[in-house]
Amino acid sequence: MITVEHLTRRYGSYVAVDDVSFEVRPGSVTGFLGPNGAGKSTCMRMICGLTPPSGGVARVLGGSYTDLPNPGRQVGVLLDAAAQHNGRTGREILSLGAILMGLPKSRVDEMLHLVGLNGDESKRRLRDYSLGMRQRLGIAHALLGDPKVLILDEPANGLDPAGIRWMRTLLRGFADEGGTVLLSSHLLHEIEVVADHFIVIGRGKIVANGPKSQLMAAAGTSVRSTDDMRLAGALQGAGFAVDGVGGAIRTDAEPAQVGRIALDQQIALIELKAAGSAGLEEMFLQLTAADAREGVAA
Ligand SMILES: Nc1ncnc2c1ncn2[C@@H]1O[C@H](COP(=O)(O)OP(=O)(O)OP(=O)(O)O)[C@@H](O)[C@H]1O
Repeated sequence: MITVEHLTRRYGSYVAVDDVSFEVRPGSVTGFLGPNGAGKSTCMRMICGLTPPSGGVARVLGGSYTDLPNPGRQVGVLLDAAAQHNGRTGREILSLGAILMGLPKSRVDEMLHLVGLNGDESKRRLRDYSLGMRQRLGIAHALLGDPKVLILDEPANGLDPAGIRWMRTLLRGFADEGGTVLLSSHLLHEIEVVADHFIVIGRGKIVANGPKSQLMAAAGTSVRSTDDMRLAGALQGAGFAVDGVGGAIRTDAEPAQVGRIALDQQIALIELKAAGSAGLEEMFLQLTAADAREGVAA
């Protein structure tokens, strides 16, 4: 369990994380989403005791991360895959971790095998690793102590499609066995398959927090018809919000309500479906629009 209460971080007059509160529960994969610079990494660094908060508290497994006697055995952290000594080999990095955590040497081979770094690769120095190999090593390091909680900042960064699929299976399995996973990304589609709960941050503030199913439902309905203008007007007339998405109308009405209004208006429907992840992405873009650089440019 991770609990964050009124967490705030200021840099001079700039508020990078602004009174943020949330919980990450065991048995779930929580996707921490937000555009570049929204405050995800700063939050995660505060949870792990690497950045002191200006206000508020973060607890992991009931207490402060820095008070954990052997943190690697309880919390696996991957914040920056490059934050290891470049001159050490992958095997040496894991072996040092194993010594620090009091783990048998065999655990290093187990983890290298788990993340798919073969014998040759494990003997190369970190400076010669590809980005994806660094991420795999970082994941191995996070899992080394068989922790109950995982805190991973953009772990899919640099992984190939097979690697992303492998990581999703691994994280889902970890959560299904009762583990707690906090996983950040700036891309919804990267984590929507694996996450069952989303926390969305924009400009340092939480703008959405809920189970994926609930947020999907809130993303509304997508509809195309032979007369979109008239249908949009009829939906608005009935009190529903209407928005254009990629050639289709998106509305907060249920599909059945849209169908009934179209029937009343004698408008033929070409497509009618729950807006799903495209709707969710659109919703997130709107919720974080104040922070989106493209929005600012526009
Ligand atoms: N040490 C620092 N000094 C000044 N500003 C900082 C510092 N660390 C972070 N910030 C600022 O805080 C804001 C949040 O940064 P953060 O790295 O948490 O964002 P993020 O959501 O993780 O972004 P990304 O998806 O790009 O990694 C940014 O505007 C960043 O410039």
